[in-house]
Amino acid sequence: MSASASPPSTPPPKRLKLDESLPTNGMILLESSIIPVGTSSKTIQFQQQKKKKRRRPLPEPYSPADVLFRDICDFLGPDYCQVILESRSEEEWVPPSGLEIQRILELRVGAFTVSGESLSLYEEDGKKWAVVVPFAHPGDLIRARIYKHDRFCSFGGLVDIIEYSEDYRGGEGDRRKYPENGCRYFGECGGCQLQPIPYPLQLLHKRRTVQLAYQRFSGLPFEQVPIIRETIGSPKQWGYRTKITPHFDAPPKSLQRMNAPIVVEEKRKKWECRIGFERKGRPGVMDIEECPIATPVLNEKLKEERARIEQTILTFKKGATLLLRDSLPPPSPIPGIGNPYRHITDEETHLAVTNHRQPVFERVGNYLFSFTAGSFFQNNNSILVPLTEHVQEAIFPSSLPPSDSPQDTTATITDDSASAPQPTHLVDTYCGSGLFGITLSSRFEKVAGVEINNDSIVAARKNAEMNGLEGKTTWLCGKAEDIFAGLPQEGFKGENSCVVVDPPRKGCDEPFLRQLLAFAPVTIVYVSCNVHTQARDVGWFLREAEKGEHQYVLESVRGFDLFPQVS
Ligand SMILES: C[S@@+](CC[C@H](N)C(=O)[O-])C[C@H]1O[C@@H](n2cnc3c(N)ncnc32)[C@H](O)[C@@H]1O
Repeated sequence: MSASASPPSTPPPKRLKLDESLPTNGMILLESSIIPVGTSSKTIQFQQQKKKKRRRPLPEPYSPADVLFRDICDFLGPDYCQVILESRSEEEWVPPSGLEIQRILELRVGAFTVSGESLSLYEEDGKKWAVVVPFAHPGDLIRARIYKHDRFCSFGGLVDIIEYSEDYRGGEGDRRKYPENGCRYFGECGGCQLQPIPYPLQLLHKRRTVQLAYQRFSGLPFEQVPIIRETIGSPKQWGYRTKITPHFDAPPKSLQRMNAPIVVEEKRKKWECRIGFERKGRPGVMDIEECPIATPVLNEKLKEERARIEQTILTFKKGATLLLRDSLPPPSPIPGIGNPYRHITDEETHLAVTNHRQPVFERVGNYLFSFTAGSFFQNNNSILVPLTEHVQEAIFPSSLPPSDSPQDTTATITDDSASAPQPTHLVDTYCGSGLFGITLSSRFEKVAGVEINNDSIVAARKNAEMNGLEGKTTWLCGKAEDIFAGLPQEGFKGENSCVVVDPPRKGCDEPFLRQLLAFAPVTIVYVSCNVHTQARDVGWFLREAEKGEHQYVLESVRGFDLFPQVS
């Protein structure tokens, strides 16, 4: 399949107006409407209406389903898929006859998807089809039960693994047999699909994800994308997650009406109160007593919360989600203006906070942060110092060669002119409670942060005060898209500024990217928890910049593994 011949591959995203920049990625996704020759116009109309009803929704661009579709096309062969898609025969929706629902079949796994599922090839009368099965790896011989069909693929549940591929697991065999190496819920819980894979291979998998994202979604020519650097591993690979949100369903109405305790006990036996996470491939909550990627204090608190909910479950009319957040104890006195935080010891006790409005305290290097438990903060504290140091290094490269020692992805884009000066001002867009603005502040004369959530802005201001930075920082509540107009009055100009961009998963809006272009900062560091939308935005930005007076180069791209065991 050649990339050059293809029109935009998927319908334009509703929110973004970046349609002209959607990469072609060498794939054509067509919705088919075949009209048989010789039918009357009335019949045609009727059939078109019928057809419309049968149309299957295409995945939202850059969504996990879109990424999976691209994985499947790569696996079956892009040319093979393109021929079928161009034929408008809708063959891509018709599974081979041998793949009936509920059929159990034996498969040799051929590939691994970005989202951590196995792909096996099923061939029948020259037709190629993919079978997607979780919890298995390339080289494994598996048995799977088919439960659903989709475009070019069917989904199956794993029945068992007949032969394990030692290669993919780095010679560690079936790690599920050794619970001390992982989680007792693996194989059922919807999280942590990567855990049977040794950590160095997980990092390779994540690096490949970044490579594929830039190939598929940036629309940039090969030579404009630097070699994707090694993914930086998390110092903690278990017990790192500082926030978990287990949930539970409400009891059936018949039980809610019960108020005689003995009868309730009788009835309750028929209904189990489950508190936990989603099951893989099946509806309903899975009961989880502990989550080994969560910090120890959260697992302790989970026991207490479980007991509390089990006692009171009949009072719940609706299901609910619990919040458990790891925190340092509130310092006494709370640091502030005239009394800034000074980091003294790494010996820290932790506690768990469950109230959304309660303040949480977290330390990143020598800085202390506080924010309400329900608001955004990165979920893996152990990697935040390496991540923020990397962002600093990307803005002020040292003379040392870049270290390739041991996922958020950071992409550094710099003004291509040789005379570009070192920035003295930092604009932290999508700043949350000020993580980048505060941890990088020592290298700048002035820092401005902007954020849409007022709670986070209040927290960012307090955090600046706690760390003695109130004099050099400005925190603005508003849309990142509106920030640049107000900056020149504060002394922020493109030629003295660096911009950190850290948007939510959906990426940046076009108005934001246009203002960023017009502001023309010396350096941009784009941190993202969704490399697919990051690649799209970076590609769009570089192409647009080429048309103007400020040319930019994409200097480096690298992943940080914020979620070990998770794909
Ligand atoms: C991935 S978080 C990053 C937060 C912060 N940089 C950090 O690392 O803690 C994205 C943040 O963008 C904010 N946000 C979402 N849409 C926004 C918009 N249009 N303008 C400004 N901020 C926005 C969210 O409230 C959230 O705090």
